[in-house]
Amino acid sequence: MAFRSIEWIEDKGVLRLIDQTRLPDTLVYLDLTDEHAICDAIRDMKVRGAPAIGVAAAYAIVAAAKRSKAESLKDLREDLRAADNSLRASRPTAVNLFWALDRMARVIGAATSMKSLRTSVLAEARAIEAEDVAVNQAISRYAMEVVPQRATFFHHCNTGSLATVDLGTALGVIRTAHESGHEVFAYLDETRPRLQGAKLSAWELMQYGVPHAVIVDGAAPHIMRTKGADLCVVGCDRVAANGDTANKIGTYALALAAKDNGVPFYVCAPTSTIDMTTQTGECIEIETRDEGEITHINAVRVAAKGAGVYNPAFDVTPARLISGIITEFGIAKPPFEDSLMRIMKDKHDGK
Ligand SMILES: CSC[C@H]1O[C@H](OP(=O)(O)O)[C@H](O)[C@@H]1O
Repeated sequence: MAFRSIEWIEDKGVLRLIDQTRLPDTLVYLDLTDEHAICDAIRDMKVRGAPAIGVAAAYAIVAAAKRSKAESLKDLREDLRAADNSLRASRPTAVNLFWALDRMARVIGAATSMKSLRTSVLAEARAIEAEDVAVNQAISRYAMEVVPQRATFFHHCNTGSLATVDLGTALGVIRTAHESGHEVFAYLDETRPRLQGAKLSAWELMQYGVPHAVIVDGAAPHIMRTKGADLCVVGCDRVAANGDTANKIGTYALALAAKDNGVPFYVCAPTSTIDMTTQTGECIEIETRDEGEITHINAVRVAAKGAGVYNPAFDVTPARLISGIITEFGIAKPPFEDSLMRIMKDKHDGK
């Protein structure tokens, strides 16, 4: 079943999103017409996944421009600056959110009239959306260089069509390998506490008919050692200039297991997720989320009432544990300071 996690419907001025908090039981679409509702959907993870968050934020600016009652370019810009500020405060770790909003801000600043501003923000959002589709396809193409004919993967969280606009990053690689004739099996970390693996990645792979097994996060090292694996593929929320990578909590543990078992560990990273202004992973802000995500599952308490809780939503995998960073411009290999610089230069030079 084909589906799009995000769709802008211009004639209605609506951003149509799959409400990911309702999956896998029900496929519910939300039609959002204002930036506040889109901001809330990002914060509440109704739309989630670094690339998807960036695209949603871009269309939130389009929605704000469409709704604004401003009567001057100056006032319209003020309205959009307020929307920008709210969106930037929605979630701190995924750099795609800020990358997309920076692109929208440049377009807003360059506009010479209210009409041209509204036209250009829509064009820029559509460009960001189209770029995500093309980037995901390129990542999958390059990834096939490191995927054997018979491939057992380990995967963490959700990085598929739900986390992006179309194919996905790491889960897109697994899907592409399957659909291009590789013999694929994927172990999917359930990914506590939000269970993106059990709820979303399993749902996606069932749509595509990819053989898989959902596993407890803590079981990955044991299964890797006893059953074997060919590679780990994960997504990312921010890649620092030295290759340290922030991703969903539990990624670091999977990388440690991969290193201990001699399994290649690949990060699938659109260059929009590479942040060359952040030197190392130590500088990446890690989002902490509500304790209820840990104490309850589907609104049922599972932790002792009154227990202390700490809920970091991401962790940083040191570059030394990463075999390669698969981008739309090729696979960066260690030392990442040099290879990422080359890839970002290729992007800048339009290669
Ligand atoms: C395509 S990579 C998406 C990336 O975002 C996820 O985080 P969240 O579910 O909190 O938005 C996770 O870290 C994925 O790897």
